[in-house]
Amino acid sequence: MSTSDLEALRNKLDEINVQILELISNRAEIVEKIGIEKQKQGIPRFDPVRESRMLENLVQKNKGPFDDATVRHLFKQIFKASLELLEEEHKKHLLVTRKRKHEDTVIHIKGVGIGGPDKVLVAGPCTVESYGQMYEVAASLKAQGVTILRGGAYKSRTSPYDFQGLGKEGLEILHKVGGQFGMITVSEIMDSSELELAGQYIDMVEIGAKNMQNFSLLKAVGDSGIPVLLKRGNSATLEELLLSAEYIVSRGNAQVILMERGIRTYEKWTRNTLDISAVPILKKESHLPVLVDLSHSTGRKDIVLPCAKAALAAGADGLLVEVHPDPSISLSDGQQQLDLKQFAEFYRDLNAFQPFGS
Ligand SMILES: C=C(O[C@@H]1C=C(C(=O)O)C=C[C@H]1O)C(=O)O
Repeated sequence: MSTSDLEALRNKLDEINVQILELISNRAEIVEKIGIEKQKQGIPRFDPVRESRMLENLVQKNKGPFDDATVRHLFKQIFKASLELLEEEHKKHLLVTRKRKHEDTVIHIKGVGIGGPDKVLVAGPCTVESYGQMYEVAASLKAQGVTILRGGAYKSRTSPYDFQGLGKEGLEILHKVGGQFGMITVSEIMDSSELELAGQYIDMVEIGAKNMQNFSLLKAVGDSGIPVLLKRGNSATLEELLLSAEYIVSRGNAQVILMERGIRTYEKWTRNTLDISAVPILKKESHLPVLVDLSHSTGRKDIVLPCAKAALAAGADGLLVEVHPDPSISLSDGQQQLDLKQFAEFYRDLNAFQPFGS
């Protein structure tokens, strides 16, 4: 074969390359149209049966020189690329992603911006136990500049025999004490039936880890427009967390704050495993504020400061930490709650590391 023969063959190959590129690009445009139609009909994007049938059809028509396994492999790469296109398209449409809204969402409540330049701290006891208890905690927190007070009125307890919370009375106490100290109040709700009542007493609701995929609750909170702290489920992927947030935002409520609160792993020395990598990933993927729950993730008092520093260094917009006047007699989660002295030391050292806005 002469050099000119080789050149001619290569030119032919270049032409075929371009033809293949045009064909797979046209194919991709059809896949995108299928993807949009599937989204409208609520059909899953990935269809392994369909892909398997196409591969069988292709190998039946395979005349070589590639063997069937190679033909399957080549087309599986095309299917994989097509699916990634659909996934990217899908993400592009999610209201919670930066593909839809690049700039950070800042949620303003009573003059406090969550998700803005100032870091925020949500603090308070696991459970509202009494007016005196809440007053003592709020007084101490407010004196140190903390402005977001939390306390559980409805408790999502693993055992039905554990304290379930004061319910409406707990909301009333939180509302009263929050008002006395001019603090933003937040408390978990377990069911959409509690939402209207909560809206009368508190500034923000919390959807706990166990309810992250309680879709009827998510929809109700979406319809309500109330600011919401959405906690990651302890076995939830970050994508599932964002899709749960999408339930809320897609119903018109953009005031959603994401919370990393630890995930269930095999580790025994912490209550859950604080997934620090969740913070930069969520900040990259979504414009929503991201907070980190130091208490439910670690389940300990002695490591909240280094974990807080790690969370802030990873880009968290704020933190949650549980504080109780006397954790040894608390009705729930005593082992993880800081007492007032421990909190003061924690907050002093934390501010030395990163000044807190509230
Ligand atoms: C295009 C579709 O969606 C996906 C992409 C496919 C492809 O690239 O051929 C095939 C099946 C699905 O996984 C479809 O369902 O036809």
